[in-house]
Parts: sequence; structure tokens; C-alpha cells
Amino acid sequence: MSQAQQRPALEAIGISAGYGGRAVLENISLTLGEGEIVTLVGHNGAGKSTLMRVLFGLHRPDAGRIRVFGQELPNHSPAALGAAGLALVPEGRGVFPDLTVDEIFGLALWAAAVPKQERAERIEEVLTLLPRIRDFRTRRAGTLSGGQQQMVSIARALLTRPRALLLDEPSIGLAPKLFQDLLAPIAALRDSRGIAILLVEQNVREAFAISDRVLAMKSGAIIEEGPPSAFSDHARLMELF
Ligand SMILES: Nc1ncnc2c1ncn2[C@@H]1O[C@H](COP(=O)(O)OP(=O)(O)OP(=O)(O)O)[C@@H](O)[C@H]1O
Repeated sequence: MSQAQQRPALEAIGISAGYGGRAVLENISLTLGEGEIVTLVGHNGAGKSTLMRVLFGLHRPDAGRIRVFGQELPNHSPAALGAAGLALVPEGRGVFPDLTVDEIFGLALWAAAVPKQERAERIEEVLTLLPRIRDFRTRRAGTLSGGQQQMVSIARALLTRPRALLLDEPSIGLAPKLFQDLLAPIAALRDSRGIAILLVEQNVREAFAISDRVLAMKSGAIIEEGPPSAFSDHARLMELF
């Protein structure tokens, strides 16, 4: 039995969800194994972000169950999920523009109830992974480039030392080189700490290079699943987008 079958980081079973009575997700089931990197691909509007929000307790599903590290939480809220070891980096960064990077980190550590004496060490740990942030730690987030804000958003999620990370389109607004600079430490995190990652990404070449498995979504359902090599055929991918 593989590790993923023994104790998945995340299990979604029969998730259906929508907006105002309009169905967007229909009976979705997926598993993210411990230490596994899975990329979720699909056309615009397929429901990828909605699924991420449901998984992180930001959107209530109409049906289905979600387990995190084998546990179904009585309150599937972002705070409870954070405490259980899950973190989300949402699409579009969501950093507070008027706060400096250091202030954003301080707020995140405070919100996660990390003891004061541990905070500097946590920040140092994340800055080792994403060293470019050192150059703009004292600047207000609103004055940073899109790529720098994306880095801050990922760093903020990592401060809580998650065991599973949901990453929604981290490449948006990033030059290809910067995106690769971002993916390398993420892949290293899996290797060093066994963190599990569910990645929504349109830049499939870069994403597949670090992925164990790919899930393809179409119109609110997962229609195909397999190793990245099964999706390397360009024509096959074009069908999905
Ligand atoms: N807050 C909302 N209210 C109403 N409808 C929404 C809302 N958010 C998303 N939708 C709709 O749900 C469907 C799925 O959107 P979602 O953002 O989940 O897709 P996606 O696969 O992430 O797309 P993209 O790749 O463009 O980000 C779309 O038809 C979208 O218009």
C-alpha cells in the first residue's frame, strides 16, 4: 500500500458546489497523498478556484465530505484547517497593500498564534527558502511588483509551517524565469519536509516538471488523472483547455 493510500493529506469525496443555485462542481473526489505534488489543470471557468476555496473552507459545498490528514473537522473553517496543517495561497495574492512585508509576516504569525519567541526563527526559515524577499522586507506590499507580491503571499502561507499547501495559479503576473524561481523552493519543501502540494496552474510545462500526478478538470468534473507523462502530448492538452 502506498503512503498516499495510508494517510492522505487531503481527501475530498463527492463534492458538489455552486453559486446561487448554479452548479459549478459536480461530484468531485480527489486525494492528495502526504508529500505528493498534484497539479490541477483545466480551462478557464472549469471550477478550479472554486474547488480550492471549498477545500479551504471559504465556500460551502452543497454536498460532499473533506478529510484533512485523515480527520473530518467538525468546523471546516480556514482557522480550523490552518491549525490542522493546511494553508492556501489564493489566486491574486491578497496581500494588504498598506502594510510592509515585515508587518504582513507579523500579522500572519500573530493570527496563527505562533509564540513570540519563535517568530524570528520562522521568518528566517522562510527567507532562506525565498531569499529575494530580503531585498524588500521593509517596503509596503502595494509598492511591490506582482511577482514580489506573489512571493510574499507564498511566504506568508509557509510561516505557519503547513503540512499541505493549496496553491492557486502562482504564475499569474510572473515572468517565466520568476515562476521557475518560485517553483524550485516549493519543490524543495516537499523533498525536505514532505509537504503535500495541490497546485492549480496553466503553465503546465513548469508545473508538470515538479508534479507526481495531474488531475484534469472540465466543466466542474475531474475527467482524467495520471502521471504528467500521460499529459505531455500537446494535442491532448489542447483538448483540456
Ligand atoms: N463568486 C462567484 N459568484 C458567482 N459565480 C462565480 C463566482 N466565482 C466563480 N464563479 C463562476 O464559477 C465558474 C467557475 O469559476 P472558477 O473561478 O472556479 O473557475 P477556474 O477554473 O478557477 O477558472 P480560471 O482558470 O479562469 O481561474 C465560472 O463560471 C465562474 O464564473
